[in-house]
Amino acid sequence: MTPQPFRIAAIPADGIGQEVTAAGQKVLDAVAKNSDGAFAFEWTEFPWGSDYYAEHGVMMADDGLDQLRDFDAIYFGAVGWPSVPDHISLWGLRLAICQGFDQWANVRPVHFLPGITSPLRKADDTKLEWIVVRENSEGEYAGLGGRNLGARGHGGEVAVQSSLFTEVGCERIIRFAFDIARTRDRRKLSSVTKSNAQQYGMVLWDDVFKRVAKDYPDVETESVLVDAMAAKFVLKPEELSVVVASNLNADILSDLGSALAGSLGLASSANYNPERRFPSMFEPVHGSAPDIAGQGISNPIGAIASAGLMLEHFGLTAEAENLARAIRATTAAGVLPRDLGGSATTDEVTDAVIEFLKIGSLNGEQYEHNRDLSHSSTAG
Ligand SMILES: NC(=O)C1=CN([C@@H]2O[C@H](COP(=O)(O)OP(=O)(O)OC[C@H]3O[C@@H](n4cnc5c(N)ncnc54)[C@H](O)[C@@H]3O)[C@@H](O)[C@H]2O)C=CC1
Ligand SMILES: CC(=O)C(=O)O
Ligand SMILES: [K+]
Ligand SMILES: [Mn+2]
Repeated sequence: MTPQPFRIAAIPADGIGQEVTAAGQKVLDAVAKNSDGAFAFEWTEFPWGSDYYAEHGVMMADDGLDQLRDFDAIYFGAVGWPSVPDHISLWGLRLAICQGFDQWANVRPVHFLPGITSPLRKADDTKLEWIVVRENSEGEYAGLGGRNLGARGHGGEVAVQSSLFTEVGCERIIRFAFDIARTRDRRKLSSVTKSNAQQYGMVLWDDVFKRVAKDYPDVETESVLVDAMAAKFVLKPEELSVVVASNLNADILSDLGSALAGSLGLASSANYNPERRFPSMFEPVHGSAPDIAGQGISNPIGAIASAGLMLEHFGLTAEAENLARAIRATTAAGVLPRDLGGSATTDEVTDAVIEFLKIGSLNGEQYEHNRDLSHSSTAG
C-alpha cells in the first residue's frame, strides 16, 4: 500500500519565485521517484502574488490561511513586483502567512559550498558554516505605527514605526537557538542586538538572553551589537556557529551571510511554527529579483536547499543529506549560474542536482572523493 503523500502548498508568487520553486518541485519529485514508492509529494499550487493583486485587489484569497491550514508544509518563492508597493505585497502575503501561522522561528543557514569563490579569502581553507536564527513574529516587523498623512501640510508629515519586544517572544526564539547550538560541533550562540541605542526592547532581549543562558551551561555565549556583528561576519566568520537576532537585524545579517557565501541565490530558509499547530513555510532567502526575472538564469540553489529543509521537517533525514550532497557536487563540478560567475541556466543547475541525486547511493566518503576529483578538474 502506498503511504499517504506529503501534501505541499506551493506559492511561487512573483518574479524568479516562479522559476526557482519550479526547480525545487522538480528536484523533490526526483527525490520521491528515487524512493521507489516509499513516499510521495502531492503539490497544490496557489496563484497568489502581484498578478493576483492586479485582478482581485488582494495578494491572496480572503480565506487564504484557511486554505493553507491543513497542508503538511508551504513551499514559497518570493513576493514583490514593481506594479505593487513592496509593503503592500510583503504584508499581504509573506508576512500574512508567517504571522498568521505563528511561524516565529526563521532558520537561515549559511554554507560555503565547494567550487564557489567567496568574497572572503578565508572561505577556501577554513570551515565556515553557521546558522542565523531570526525572530519572525514581532520586533521591528510587528507592523505597529502610523503616518499622519497630510496632517501637517506640505513637508511636515511624521511617521512612527514601533518595534514590539515581548518577554515570551524573546524567550522562545532564544531557547530555540540554544537548542540548535547544542546539537552542533561548535556549541556557541551569539546574540545580536543594538541595546546601546535602543534602550527598551533590545535591553529586554539582552536580559532574557542572560537569564536563559543559565539553562545552557554547555553552550558558549556572546552578546554582540549588530554593527560589530556585521564586521565580524566578514572578519571572523570562523568564530560563529549559531547567531540569534531580531527580525530586522537577522534579515540584514542573513543577506550578508549569503553574499559572503557567494550569492543571495544560494541561501535557504525555513519559517517554522515549532509547535506544529500550523504548517511551516520553506523559501529561499532572496526576493523576486525583477532585474533578472523571466530570463531563465536565476540561481535555484537557495530554493532547492529550502526544499531540503522541508525534507528534514518531514523526517526524511537521509534524503535531505543526499540532497545537500548533490548540491555540493553540483557546485563542485562547476555547474554554476551567472550570479556565481558561471553560465549555467536555472534548468541546467536543476538537472545537475537531479543527476547527482541519482548517485546518492554512494557512501559519503566515495561521494566526497568524486566531488574533490570533479572540483580539481574544473578549478583553475
Ligand atoms: N521573502 C520574500 O518574498 C522577499 C521578497 N522581497 C521582494 O523582492 C523584490 C526585489 O527585492 P530586492 O531588494 O531587489 O532583493 P532580491 O533578493 O530580489 O534581489 C537582490 C539582488 O540579488 C539578485 N538575486 C537574488 N536572488 C537571486 C537568485 N536566485 N539568482 C540570481 N540572482 C539573485 C537579484 O538579481 C538582485 O540583483 C522586492 O519587491 C522585495 O520586497 C525581498 C526579499 C525577500
Ligand atoms: C522580506 C525579507 O526581506 C525577508 O523575509 O527576508
Ligand atoms: K523568498
Ligand atoms: Mn530579506
